[in-house]
Amino acid sequence: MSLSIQMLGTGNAFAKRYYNNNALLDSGEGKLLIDCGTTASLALHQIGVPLSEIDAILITHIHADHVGGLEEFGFQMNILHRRKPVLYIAEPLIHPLWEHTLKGGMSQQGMIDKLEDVFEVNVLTPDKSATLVPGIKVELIPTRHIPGKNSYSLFINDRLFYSADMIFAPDLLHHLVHERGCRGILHEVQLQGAGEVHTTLDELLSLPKPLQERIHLMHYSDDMEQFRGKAGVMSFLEQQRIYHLAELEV
Ligand SMILES: Nc1ccn([C@@H]2O[C@@H]3COP(=O)(O)O[C@H]3[C@H]2O)c(=O)n1
Ligand SMILES: [Zn+2]
Ligand SMILES: [Zn+2]
Repeated sequence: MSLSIQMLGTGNAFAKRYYNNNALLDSGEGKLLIDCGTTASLALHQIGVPLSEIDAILITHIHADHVGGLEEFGFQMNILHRRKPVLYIAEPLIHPLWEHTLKGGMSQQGMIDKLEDVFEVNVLTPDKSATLVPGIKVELIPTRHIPGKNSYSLFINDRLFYSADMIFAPDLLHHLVHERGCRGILHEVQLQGAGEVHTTLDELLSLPKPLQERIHLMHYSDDMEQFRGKAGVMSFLEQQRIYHLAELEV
């Protein structure tokens, strides 16, 4: 069975019409959640997928729309299902995720004092691909987002690029398409204003056609509907719709 992708949400950090930009990948043999934002458990509930059916979670970077749901996920799995969720994460994110994000809510004297006490932590090495669940292979690609904060975009099954929040990186997109066989690009977009920490629609519109025709837009603001027809050949991903890999590729 081929890979399917369902965005739990397609909104940016401030969106109210759209849930957090988190994705559920299903290979038919396993389910991988890419990022677990504040709205992830509600979105999973709405699409009828229990947390216990998620085989692993992968984190791209530390912002609430990408990790804000981990406390609930961790507690539910440990308390209700008596097991630790599998968490894939780059080494530089472990300390800030625990010390600056989760420790306040999750620590418990004598019981929980580190990330490994509530998650089955698997460390990923950037630029080296690994099979995270059967049928889903991921390579972390470091990309720039916020100065001083590590962030990792993803190259999935050697064919699909999934951007973390990132500033425009045209050379990387060229390289992936022309030298690594990338056939589809799920890219975050900032529809208005200067792209200080994100990639703007105007920047993506400056790319040559072979790249634009592979791009599907996500992580957008509540006014997305006003931009339909203004994104050239690029399409907007719809939250909760199930896409089969072939629909996203050129
Ligand atoms: N230097 C910054 C830092 C943050 N932000 C906004 O806060 C959001 C955090 O989640 P995000 O999805 O990365 O989007 C960020 C910006 O909207 C921003 O616009 N500029
Ligand atoms: Zn974000
Ligand atoms: Zn971010």
